[in-house]
Amino acid sequence: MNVIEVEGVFWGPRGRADILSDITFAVPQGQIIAICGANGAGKSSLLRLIYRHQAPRRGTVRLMGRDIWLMGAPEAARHLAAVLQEQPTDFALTARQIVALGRLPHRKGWAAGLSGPGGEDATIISAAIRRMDLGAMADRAFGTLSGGERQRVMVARALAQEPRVIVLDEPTNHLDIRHQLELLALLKGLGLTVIATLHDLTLAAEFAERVLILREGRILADGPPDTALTEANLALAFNVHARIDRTGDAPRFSFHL
Ligand SMILES: Nc1ncnc2c1ncn2[C@@H]1O[C@H](COP(=O)(O)OP(=O)(O)OP(=O)(O)O)[C@@H](O)[C@H]1O
Repeated sequence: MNVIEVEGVFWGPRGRADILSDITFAVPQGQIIAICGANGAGKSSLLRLIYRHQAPRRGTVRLMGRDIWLMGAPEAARHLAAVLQEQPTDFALTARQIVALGRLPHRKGWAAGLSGPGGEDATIISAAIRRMDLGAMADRAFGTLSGGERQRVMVARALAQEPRVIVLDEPTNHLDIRHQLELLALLKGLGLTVIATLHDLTLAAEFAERVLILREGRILADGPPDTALTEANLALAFNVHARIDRTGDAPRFSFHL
């Protein structure tokens, strides 16, 4: 079954030309997909359509087979969690309270507030905190955490949401190499559908089963890393000369102008 279907989608800001054009792809349950492309290619815009933040100008985005705009935000959030680059502004909340926000879509009454998540919720929240190795800082104010620690809190919040799909915008930003590898390994091991934008092509090649390359708001390539991440596609997508050394275990990318 496809958990996400993006069909014939166009999007642009109000009163402006299209930024995304004719985007069609479907993501089966459990697939790990990386979205790559140059700055301004439309990666974050595409993610915003998938996590129901903005509606397509034309075309449809379906989540679990249903038009995402025919379901309410809480219902969408029970299926799909997003980890974004913009982080919450409520820096006074503790890490644990931010993770607890992930339970809101599951509570009766959408605005149930922060007070006292009940037994099952507390267990899920603690598990997410443990999984992201945040135990030592769970009761600290979010604003006092480092960029990488905050990023892990945001992933823990997404896990607490118990979604089928996690959408992440540049999840490895702010993370040191070990935490990058740990996060991607963890995401792979969840058994969930994962859609992530990644600038690092080596990480994309290693992490994703499928790579979708955007160029000027259109899909330039869509396939397994070896097929999508070719020298010709990278030259087109990034406007650089690309060399790929495939003699080792993992492809090595080098670029020049
Ligand atoms: N609300 C908006 N109003 C005007 N322009 C927008 C808006 N949202 C996005 N854009 C423009 O659309 C283009 C695509 O932006 P987007 O953030 O999707 O690119 P991206 O591939 O994620 O880039 P980056 O790698 O730099 O994060 C950019 O030129 C951006 O300036």
